[in-house]
Amino acid sequence: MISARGLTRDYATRRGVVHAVRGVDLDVAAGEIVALLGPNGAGKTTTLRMLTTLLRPSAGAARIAGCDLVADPTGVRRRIGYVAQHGGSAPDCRVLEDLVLQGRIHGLAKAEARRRAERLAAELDLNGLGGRVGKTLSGGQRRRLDLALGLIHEPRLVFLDEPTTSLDPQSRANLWQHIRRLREERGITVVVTTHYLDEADSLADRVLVVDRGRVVASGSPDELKRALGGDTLLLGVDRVDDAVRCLRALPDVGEVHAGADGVRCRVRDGGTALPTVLRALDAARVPLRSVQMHRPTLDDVFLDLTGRALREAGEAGGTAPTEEADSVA
Ligand SMILES: Nc1ncnc2c1ncn2[C@@H]1O[C@H](COP(=O)(O)OP(=O)(O)OP(=O)(O)O)[C@@H](O)[C@H]1O
Repeated sequence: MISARGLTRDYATRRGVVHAVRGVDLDVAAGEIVALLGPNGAGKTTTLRMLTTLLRPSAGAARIAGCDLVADPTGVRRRIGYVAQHGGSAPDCRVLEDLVLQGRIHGLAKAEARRRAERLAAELDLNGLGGRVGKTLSGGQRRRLDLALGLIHEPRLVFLDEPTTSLDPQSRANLWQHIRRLREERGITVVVTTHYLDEADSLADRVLVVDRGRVVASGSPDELKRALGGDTLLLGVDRVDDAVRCLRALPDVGEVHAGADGVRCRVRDGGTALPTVLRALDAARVPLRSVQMHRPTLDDVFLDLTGRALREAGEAGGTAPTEEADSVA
């Protein structure tokens, strides 16, 4: 459904060139749900905007749903759906009218647009809300309407840019369920960007970990975690530097990382390593507030690949867009 090679995008700013995306290769099969996971500024939105023809690549090539991205952008646009980060619903338009209008924009006859609008409203739990204006909907309802708007022309491939940002946990889980159901019932392919680990973990068949404009790993959430092996110990300590020094001196302790929530380290087997770790911290007179042991998460995967925790990476991974830029072709 997608085959992209060497996708690159540079932005020229007054302070120099920002290399937002640096040669991304991407293959997505029909019916897959693929997540681009990375911190703010990693290049996810820029990649998505290139794949949806909204931004011309500085270099690289792609075939999307059978059409060439650069030579046939209209063909690509006809075959895909795109739900932007802040959605596309009109605040003052009634839900059903908004959907019908979107259908008409895609060239559907009025009756067909209405039929599809009603079907999508039913599928996405918007029944009974057809007469309400967009701005009176809850966050979750609005995101479902945004999704419906992106699907009215029945694309086989849909791109969702951070679909659950600013939703509460329940509404997020609800939207994931809807996305999974749409894939099962309609067989659509979904590409989603997110900086939420749990979103990538529970929604995606395959995760592409993106950092500083590059794909640094790709696999199913389980594959990525399994590749890491071993367990993670999370030690709540105040004397972080002493704890890091002490742990780094232990032969069975791998990667040690000081984070906001304490010190994190990787060990082959948590049960075996824990007594040794506790004894060593005690001998070094480092008081311990808490200990947690867990199987690797996608955050551990990101940490292992980049040396930074995803939650802490944020804009450190890129330059904040302080000004609109011209493209560097
Ligand atoms: N119009 C622009 N002008 C200059 N730099 C830009 C522009 N748009 C994005 N960038 C820069 O390109 C890099 C990638 O940004 P992008 O928005 O693609 O990241 P992202 O992973 O989607 O982040 P977020 O999760 O915050 O949306 C960042 O360093 C960003 O500051």
